[in-house]
Amino acid sequence: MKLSIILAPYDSGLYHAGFGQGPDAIIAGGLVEELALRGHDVIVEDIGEVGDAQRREIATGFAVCRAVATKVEMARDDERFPIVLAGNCLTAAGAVAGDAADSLIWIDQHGDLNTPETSAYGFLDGMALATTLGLCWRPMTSAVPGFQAIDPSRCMLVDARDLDPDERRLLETLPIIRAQWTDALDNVGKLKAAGAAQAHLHLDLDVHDPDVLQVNRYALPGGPNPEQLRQLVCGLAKSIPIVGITLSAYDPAFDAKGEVPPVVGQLLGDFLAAHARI
Ligand SMILES: NC(=[NH2+])NCCC[C@H](N)C(=O)O
Repeated sequence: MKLSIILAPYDSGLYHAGFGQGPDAIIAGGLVEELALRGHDVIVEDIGEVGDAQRREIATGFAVCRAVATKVEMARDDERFPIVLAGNCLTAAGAVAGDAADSLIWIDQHGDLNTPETSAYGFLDGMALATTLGLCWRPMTSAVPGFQAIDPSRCMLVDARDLDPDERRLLETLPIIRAQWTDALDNVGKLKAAGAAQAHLHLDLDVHDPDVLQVNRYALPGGPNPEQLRQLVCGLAKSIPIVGITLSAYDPAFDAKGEVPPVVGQLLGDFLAAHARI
């Protein structure tokens, strides 16, 4: 398969800091070699330094979304499957815009459903899903090429076990499909019933059980181990057409033994093999 790996190595407006070191660490860990060995034709591109000179988080976060949307659309024009390796989860809003997904599978330890009104610290990644669903930051997303908010009834939120009180309240008012990693596959039918035809898969790597694989500073116990997550994403790939994927939130500072990159290589390799079969 022709693949385009798009690197968006940012952490809250900072290039190559914190989570922003994850994409390079995954590449250094051999992702391209792994996928090439499996017969894929892979190109890798870094979106480079975008945003304003003062590196303000909000301006830069949405500049990253715009750059990623453009690169993903170019990949699609070139018939390459887009894989976005992001630092920030907000970047998914750009990837969704670029791959023209009509639905979203969001696998994450968190809900990312805060808005500027409810967020405790103004942390943009904690608003990433709310942004992608069009619940906030609309003046910013309207400038992202191709952005169309995903209807909440076409969104499945998987394994969000760390929710803030306002996120829980919001979830009660929205038709978002809630699932655990154990029953996510059983819920794909609900997405399709809501009209989902081509889904974007967002994978915040901190969904992993931190007792087995710690990927960043967030470490609420629970969640799948790498093998369980691998089986889930392969199952999803066979259940619904997936038009693009984002992986985010890997901070190599929490992975002294370098365990995450090979897990990602295996996961993506097997996901693509399953994807090719539908
Ligand atoms: N994508 C993430 N890292 N999300 C963490 C969010 C933490 C917290 N709920 C917040 O909104 O600030």
